[in-house]
Amino acid sequence: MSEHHDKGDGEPPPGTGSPPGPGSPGPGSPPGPSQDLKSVLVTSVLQLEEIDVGLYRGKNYWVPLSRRLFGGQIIGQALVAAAESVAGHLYAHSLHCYFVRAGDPGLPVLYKVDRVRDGRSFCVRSVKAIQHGEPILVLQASFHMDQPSPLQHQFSMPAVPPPEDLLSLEDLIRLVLGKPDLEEKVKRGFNRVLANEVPIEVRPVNPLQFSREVTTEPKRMFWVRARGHIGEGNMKLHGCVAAYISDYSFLGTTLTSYPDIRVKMMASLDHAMWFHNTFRTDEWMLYEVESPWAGGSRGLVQGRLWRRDGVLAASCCQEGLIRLTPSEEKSKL
Ligand SMILES: CCC(=O)SCCNC(=O)CCNC(=O)[C@H](O)C(C)(C)COP(=O)(O)OP(=O)(O)OC[C@H]1O[C@@H](n2cnc3c(N)ncnc32)[C@H](O)[C@@H]1OP(=O)(O)O
Repeated sequence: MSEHHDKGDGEPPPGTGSPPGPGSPGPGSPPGPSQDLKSVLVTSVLQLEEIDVGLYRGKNYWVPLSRRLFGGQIIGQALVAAAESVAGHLYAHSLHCYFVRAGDPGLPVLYKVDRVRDGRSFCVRSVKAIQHGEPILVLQASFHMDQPSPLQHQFSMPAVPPPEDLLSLEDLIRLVLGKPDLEEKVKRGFNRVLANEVPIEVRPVNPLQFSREVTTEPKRMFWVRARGHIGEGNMKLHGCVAAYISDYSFLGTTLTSYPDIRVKMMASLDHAMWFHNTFRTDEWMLYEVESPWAGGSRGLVQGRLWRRDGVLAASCCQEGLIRLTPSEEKSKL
């Protein structure tokens, strides 16, 4: 069985889950009451307080088990800050960032925006996220006006079961917790995940891969959407929510082909994202993730966020630090 470790990218600890049996909760069930409420991502996480010109303060919300701030939260908030000074007809088409220090969940994050350039059809902003007087993230975002062109193509979305036929991560964890022979340590980890509700919903296409009961090539897919209502129309906001979502369960894809490793430290080093089409982050999107390479204590992941109707909404790429506990240390435990 895989080791119990905290990968810090929002995933539950690996456990001893098994596929849902007959009568399992979840698929096809009506949305819970939280689906009718406004998304906390919009009412809180991505609501920044303007404290001076080009200077904003963001609140911390969900914190992964790693106890460092979730990278997606910092990227999402930085993109909100960048977009504040951008004309309404320009939309983020790409962002590039480095995570240079771990974020402290005990402090709010300050975002300092530099207006790098304003052109006729593009403009660029640079954002520094600051805690304890030091940068924790540096981000550049570029915004572009809608410019139609006959040059247009995209890959096809993979064929997968619809989200209504799949169990949520929480349902899968509850099924695992129902097992009598579960290790105490694994149980504690799963209960901590359930107690700290992440503001997005996830339905893995292959549940066994998520619970790390099978090893597969480093590729995986899951349906994802923001919890609660956001509504149509505000693409600037949906872009920031997508930036938040894009870092969830992303780097962990580097581990799917290793049956027995123990992760000592795992953190995203950089993140890039390209926005291709309009989308709604409060509606199901398919996140298709693959890791083409790992080596030298780092791993690379690439992702595609698909709209349910098969339109490619966004592409993402990230390199992360992955330090493993040497196997001699592991065998002493
Ligand atoms: C995955 C999803 C996520 O959201 S992760 C959250 C977003 N990303 C982040 O928070 C990453 C932020 N960036 C960072 O924390 C830094 O840039 C990192 C990646 C740690 C920089 O690494 P590094 O230059 O090694 O930092 P450092 O010298 O301060 O050491 C940090 C801890 O690592 C250790 N370390 C250092 N070098 C090695 C090495 N070669 N082999 C083994 N361990 C090493 C240091 O001793 C230090 O450990 P400790 O923290 O003192 O226990």
